[in-house]
Amino acid sequence: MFEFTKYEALGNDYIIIDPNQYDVPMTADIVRRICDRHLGVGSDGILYGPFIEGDRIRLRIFNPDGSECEKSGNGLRIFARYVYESKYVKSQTFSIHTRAGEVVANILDSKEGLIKVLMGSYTFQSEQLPMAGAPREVIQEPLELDGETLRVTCVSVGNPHCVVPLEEISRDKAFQLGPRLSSHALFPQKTNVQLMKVLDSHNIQIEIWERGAGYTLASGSSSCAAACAAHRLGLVQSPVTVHMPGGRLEIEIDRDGRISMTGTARSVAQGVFTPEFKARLRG
Ligand SMILES: N[C@H](CCC[C@H](N)C(=O)O)C(=O)O
Repeated sequence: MFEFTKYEALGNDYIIIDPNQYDVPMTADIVRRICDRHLGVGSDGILYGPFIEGDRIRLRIFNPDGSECEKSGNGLRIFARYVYESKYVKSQTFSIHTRAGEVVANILDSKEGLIKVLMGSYTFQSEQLPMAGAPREVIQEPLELDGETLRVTCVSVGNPHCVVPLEEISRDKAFQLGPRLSSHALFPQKTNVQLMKVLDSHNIQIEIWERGAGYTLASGSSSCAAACAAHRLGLVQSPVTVHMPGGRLEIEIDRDGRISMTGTARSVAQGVFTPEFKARLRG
């Protein structure tokens, strides 16, 4: 019997702790210890589930800093694969309940780990992110950052995102702007950040700074958010391929304003914690 499973989706790695296999109270401190890349197993977050509630499957998602978030695109593809392969569901299409509501996962190719997730709707309304100030849609709004004025488009896809369209983007630029934007006073619950370069009418490239995680090689909800922002700004048409350092995702935005995301998720390890580490988890 395994106590944790590790997967990665385009280099965005998650550890699944399945409470039906190994139950441990998921405190912020325990999350931080497991996710620590030097002192723990190491990951960009924890997927804690499935919680089986009647015919509902519920998932809780944690960032490596111990905070709990509403949604994770890569996390949902990973979790969908786990739930399907662990035989919690029989159908290749099933719902998963997150803090941001219900999403529908569709296992397109179980061997290749290709999964599509209907991620739900999106909004640019400031109060939905949330974002300080009068209720408004945040579209190319000027934002002062240490004397520099950036134009930002902010979108919630269940979790908050701040998209910064730029001519040129880089990892260095993400390290430079990401932490300051992520914890900017405008965002009372902080935000995920994407630096976005539009390549053509169906392709964008992003660099990511995740709330509660920092720099990551890929992010599914970030891909959805950046595609929605580029779409709203009239820079792209659906479908949009989002290019990230860790790989690509296909995002579709339908006429009713619903997003779907298609991409892979791959397993890495199944493991048990040593008694010594478990003692440290229990503090
Ligand atoms: N890696 C995730 C994002 C996790 C979201 C989290 N960083 C937050 O909203 O706090 C993804 O693929 O969507």
